[in-house]
Amino acid sequence: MIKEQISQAILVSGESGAGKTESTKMLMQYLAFMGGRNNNTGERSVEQKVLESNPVLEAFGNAKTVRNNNSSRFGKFVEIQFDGRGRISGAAIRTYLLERSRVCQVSDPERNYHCFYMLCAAPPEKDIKKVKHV
Ligand SMILES: Nc1ncnc2c1ncn2[C@@H]1O[C@H](COP(=O)(O)OP(=O)(O)OP(=O)(O)O)[C@@H](O)[C@H]1O
Repeated sequence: MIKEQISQAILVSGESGAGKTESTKMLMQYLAFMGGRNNNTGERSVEQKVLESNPVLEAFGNAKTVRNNNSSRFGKFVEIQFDGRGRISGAAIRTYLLERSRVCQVSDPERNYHCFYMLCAAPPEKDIKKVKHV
């Protein structure tokens, strides 16, 4: 990228359960490691924020299917911007084509999106307050 001075793209494709999501996480970890900078300000870096977005996106867009217990039901375009020295300077994540029908209709043994089960399993508000005070 630095040598050619042009943007590069990596397309991760395969059938459901092939390992696209896990491979993409590894790719992002590698890019964050290579393009990360020392951050002594205590603020979260761009690369940290990108990596930390995965569990949030997966909660709303992943569900258990017959092929994969954590199947991504949406597409994701991750853009990572680098400065002239090859350091990560910004990032943008675009999602598209979420399988919206799953919200209303799920056939057994598949499940709805993880976020609904997380909400049901969440402790009552009074217990959350207790945890905060510890
Ligand atoms: N590198 C890996 N190491 C260990 N386990 C892996 C790896 N890649 C994939 N797996 C296993 O395979 C499962 C499916 O992988 P993943 O969710 O990445 O598939 P996918 O291609 O993104 O599927 P989908 O299209 O349904 O979202 C994971 O939950 C994990 O158990």
